[in-house]
Amino acid sequence: MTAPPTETPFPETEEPDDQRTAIAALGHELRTLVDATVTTAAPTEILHRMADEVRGLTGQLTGRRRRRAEIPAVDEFPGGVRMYSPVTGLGSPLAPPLRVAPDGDGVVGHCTLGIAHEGPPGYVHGGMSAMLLDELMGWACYAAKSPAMTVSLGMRYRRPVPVETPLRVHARVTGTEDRKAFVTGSISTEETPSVPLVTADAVFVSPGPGRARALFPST
Ligand SMILES: CCCCC/C=C\C/C=C\C/C=C\C/C=C\CCCC(=O)SCCNC(=O)CCNC(=O)[C@H](O)C(C)(C)COP(=O)(O)OP(=O)(O)OC[C@H]1O[C@@H](n2cnc3c(N)ncnc32)[C@H](O)[C@@H]1OP(=O)(O)O
Repeated sequence: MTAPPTETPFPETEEPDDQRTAIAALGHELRTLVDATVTTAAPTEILHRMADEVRGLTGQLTGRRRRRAEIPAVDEFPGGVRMYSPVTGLGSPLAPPLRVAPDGDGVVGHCTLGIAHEGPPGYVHGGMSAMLLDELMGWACYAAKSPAMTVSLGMRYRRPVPVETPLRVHARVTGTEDRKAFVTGSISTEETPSVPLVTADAVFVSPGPGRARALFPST
């Protein structure tokens, strides 16, 4: 379903798997850097030197910049690998990243959030919990064969979600009505999966074909 982009962002001789491995390696190092950045007590001069060095590194990421709405050649859309997703992307410094797998009639995600994703001290930012659940509920729709977009998302924060703690996210489609899917989700710790810390209810809608073409011209 994904049409190949007209220009590839890497040389034709490189296989996507090699490119994905390199993207994931850089993503991992960047996430480690982000964690070190938000937890360091390094003195001012080290921070200034780091800023200079990082600026120099950024200058090495040359070449054509991906256009808005262009699907990376290393990705499979919808529903497959998305290397730069802010939630699942192994190449994203923003992503935990969440690892997604089928689970009975739904989907399960595993991740550990760091201090970069903190809201209250020691606990996960509520917006991050919403992002994890929104993404996983999207995957639940895809797994139920109706790729769709969120049109409403209701969150209930029952207990704070600890950072630096393995988490389990779950989502499943509870019903459908034409292009609408009704989805529920929850976050718990891996240690105590029976105690939901956050629960969510959402409505997803599959765009009609004309709308989908207009929204995602690269597919
Ligand atoms: C090839 C296309 C596939 C597209 C799928 C896209 C991504 C999924 C891909 C892979 C899945 C894998 C991983 C998950 C990835 C991401 C998950 C994160 C999800 C997001 O982060 S996503 C971003 C935030 N999301 C938006 O940016 C949506 C903005 N939105 C719109 O772009 C339009 O809304 C649209 C296009 C969705 C539908 O537009 P449309 O024109 O096709 O449909 P229309 O408006 O006619 O609504 C149809 C029926 O839904 C009812 N309805 C509408 N709104 C409602 C509401 N709030 N509550 C209850 N019912 C509602 C209507 O009342 C009507 O119902 P009825 O027919 O009964 O009257």
